[in-house]
Amino acid sequence: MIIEPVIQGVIARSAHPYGCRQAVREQIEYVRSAPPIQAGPKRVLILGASSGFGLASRIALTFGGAEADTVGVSFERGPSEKGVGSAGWYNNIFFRQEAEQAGRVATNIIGDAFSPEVRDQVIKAIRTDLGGQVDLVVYSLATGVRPDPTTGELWRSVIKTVGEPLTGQTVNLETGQLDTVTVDAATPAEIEATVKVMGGDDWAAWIDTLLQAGVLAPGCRTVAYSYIGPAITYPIYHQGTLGRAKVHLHATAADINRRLNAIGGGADVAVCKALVTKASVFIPALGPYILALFKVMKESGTHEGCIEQMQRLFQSRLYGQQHIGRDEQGLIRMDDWEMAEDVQLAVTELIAMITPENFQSVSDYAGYREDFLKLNGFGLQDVDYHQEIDFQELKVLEP
Ligand SMILES: NC(=O)c1ccc[n+]([C@@H]2O[C@H](COP(=O)([O-])OP(=O)(O)OC[C@H]3O[C@@H](n4cnc5c(N)ncnc54)[C@H](O)[C@@H]3O)[C@@H](O)[C@H]2O)c1
Repeated sequence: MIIEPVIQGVIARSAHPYGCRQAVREQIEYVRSAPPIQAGPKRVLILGASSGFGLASRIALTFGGAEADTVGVSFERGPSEKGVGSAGWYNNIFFRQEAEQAGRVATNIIGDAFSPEVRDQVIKAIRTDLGGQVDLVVYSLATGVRPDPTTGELWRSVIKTVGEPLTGQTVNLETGQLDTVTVDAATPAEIEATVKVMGGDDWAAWIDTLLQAGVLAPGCRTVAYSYIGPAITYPIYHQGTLGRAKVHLHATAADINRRLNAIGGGADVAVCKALVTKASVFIPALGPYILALFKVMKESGTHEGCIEQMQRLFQSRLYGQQHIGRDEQGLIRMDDWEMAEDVQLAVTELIAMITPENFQSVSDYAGYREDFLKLNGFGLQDVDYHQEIDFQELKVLEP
């Protein structure tokens, strides 16, 4: 079987296992050559470990100087009659193989992070595989649904505005076009559901459960990821439903801090850069901003991907420093280079020039598309995409 990219709108319907392995290896190579994380955590739990910022966190903490052992939780699909499986499934497998070769522990738990069963499995894995406690919990889930823990009913998050509808442009990766879309304003119930799914509720619940189980080491820290962005993106993000959820997440950090202070630890929110991930391509009307941002930041030499962001977070902010650098709202700003005045000025100018006819040539559409394909294991160097892949061989790979 030859595996080719299959894209539907902004969803990849196929993934290349050995391309995913190569993408994991490239990230490992990067952190090995980057300034190392000093005095980093040795035992880490990562919720949302299989792609995007969570996978990059895991790679940075294992190979970027801290030499951490990890338990990673994710929701992924293995090979079946329905298909080859998801990219995150293979990221988990090949990350574990690389970590074990380097003498590190890497346990993968595949399941719904919101469920009590997965919480139990995690506590058991921390006890058996990580010696009983963790020094850091990374909360990097991005999802559209969460079951209400009391009724079992599903909350569904929506990506909508709050107040007025918005018309903007979205990158369609299937057709290679900029589609004009109108984003509706959310109802109060939709806003509430989005806050339940993507806000801080579940982060706090996880920390409570882990504290009660006694699996958080003295001094244990936790970090969750957020996005704010510039004023031009406020209607779709910061002032929209996702922004409401992030405001809740920021407030939750203060609550968790109080609880972790009791064991000498603390909670942080790191505000990250806008990047192409499995989750972010779903955000409508953000396309022109990201296309312009990539172009400008690449030209100014300050562009970063998830792995560069996460290595810099742990190396220059969270660990090995006298003080964690936070802004006046207590947030760690990994979006500092994105938000630089000259970058934003150039981005605003470029956005004004982008049209559905010219966007491929004036913006970084090529880079955006390349990142998306790479997330799914396509377009990497040193991968033989003509090689026949034996389905049975994939089925026996253990997560
Ligand atoms: N992508 C961006 O531009 C960007 C920027 C700033 C902040 N962030 C934030 O970073 C965080 C991670 O997002 P990402 O873009 O890396 O997303 P992603 O889609 O790449 O990764 C999400 C992870 O969550 C896991 N997951 C989803 N539902 C789950 C469930 N029910 N149980 C267990 N695991 C589950 C997935 O398997 C995956 O490992 C989010 O909070 C997001 O808002 C993203």
